[in-house]
Amino acid sequence: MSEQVIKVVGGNTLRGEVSISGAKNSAVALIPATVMANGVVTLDSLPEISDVKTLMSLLEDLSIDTEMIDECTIKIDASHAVNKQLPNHKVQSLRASYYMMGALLGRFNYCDIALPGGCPLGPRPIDQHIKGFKALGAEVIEDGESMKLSAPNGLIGTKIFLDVVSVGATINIMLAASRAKGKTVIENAAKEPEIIDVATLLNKMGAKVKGAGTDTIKISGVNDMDGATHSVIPDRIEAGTYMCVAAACGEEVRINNIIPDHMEALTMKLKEMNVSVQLEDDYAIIKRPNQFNPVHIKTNVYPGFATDLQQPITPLFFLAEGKSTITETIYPERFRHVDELKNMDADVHVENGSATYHAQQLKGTDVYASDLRAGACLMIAGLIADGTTTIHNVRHIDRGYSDIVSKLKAIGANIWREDI
Ligand SMILES: CC(=O)N[C@H]1[C@@H](OP(=O)(O)OP(=O)(O)OC[C@H]2O[C@@H](n3ccc(=O)[nH]c3=O)[C@H](O)[C@@H]2O)O[C@H](CO)[C@@H](O)[C@@H]1O
Ligand SMILES: C=C(OP(=O)(O)O)C(=O)O
Repeated sequence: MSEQVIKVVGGNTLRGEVSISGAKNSAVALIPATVMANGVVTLDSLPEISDVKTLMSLLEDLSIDTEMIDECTIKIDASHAVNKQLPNHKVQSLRASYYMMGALLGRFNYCDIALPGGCPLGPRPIDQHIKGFKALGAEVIEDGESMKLSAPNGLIGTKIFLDVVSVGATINIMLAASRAKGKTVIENAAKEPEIIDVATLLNKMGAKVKGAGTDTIKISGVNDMDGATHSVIPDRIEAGTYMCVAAACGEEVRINNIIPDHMEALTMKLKEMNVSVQLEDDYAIIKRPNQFNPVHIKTNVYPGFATDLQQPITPLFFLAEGKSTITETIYPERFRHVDELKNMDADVHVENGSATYHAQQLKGTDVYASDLRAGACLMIAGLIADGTTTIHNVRHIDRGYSDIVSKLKAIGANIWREDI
């Protein structure tokens, strides 16, 4: 059976413009949120990624009407939605299928669904989601592979203090609580921009959510929700990935459709590395420096340095004389890309959730993407390596990057897809 790979020949200097798509981690929550609307929800600026396609297909499994207006705009009408058990293979092919739990529980007071998949980053429990659903009055039956959530008398608003700051748990509880009786308060909520985006759509649909983007979110439940129109915010992780690409090999690359405030933690680290970063209203211009400084980074919850950029920034460390380090505080095992980088001759040492890097000329070879951002890291490594890098398992990359090969080609990268 043939396999599609991405091949990249290193050494080109990149120049030109890249436009950032809508945020994966917003889109994958906004689509499940539409399940709760009795009316047409139009979402535009959606990224063209396989996670979005899978979620659209899950909506169709619930007899929800969907209509593609163009590649990035979809009309969804869940007025006649039918609650069913969703196909396991689809649910397990992405992380964000867990948002069907909050949405179906909110709409139907019942959900029977497999546990989610997503990037293998080490343990990814969903105990805080379950704690939230139980606090809202749902009975939860788990068998290790799937979950049955039911609240025959409806959900009741309450106060929930998250033990761990979790993006998924915050959004899932927000979804379910939008349809609960009375008021829910989520304390120690995550503050990522995608949470604000989801709250904005919920409010347009008639919900009453306040405080998204702070660590206390208050939700007054409503009986019914209506249609709405919403544009997905730009993807700060895709933007960050192209900022790393441009820092590695950009003579001058302009990155359009960004929200500069979302890029602060990365921008500060790139500047520390001596990369030229000019942030304007909704774009950035990045230039590679003649000499990179080494840097020390710790991933953290927003507004800290995003774990999803830990892998994409890594190739820059091979260009900096001296020792760079990165410590993962969110997913201490998120280092599966390192063995692949070692196959490219990288000088790396990983211990106790931290990796240490030294300057090294990378060499192109066959490498395997273990997850989405590992794929982005290997692609950037390929852009600065000697010779050709062949990246396998591109399905991971296609889960989250719209048109990445065309976007890189347009700024001068020697990169293409090939069936082998
Ligand atoms: C679809 C989506 O939006 N994915 C993002 C989301 O994943 P996801 O929502 O899965 O990540 P969380 O924010 O929930 O996880 C943060 C930390 O909390 C822990 N945890 C989480 C939930 C829980 O019930 N119990 C628990 O212990 C996790 O193991 C992890 O250590 O946020 C991550 C952290 O920014 C990003 O890497 C992912 O890209
Ligand atoms: C970890 C990620 O995605 P997911 O949570 O969807 O697996 C990511 O986007 O880097």
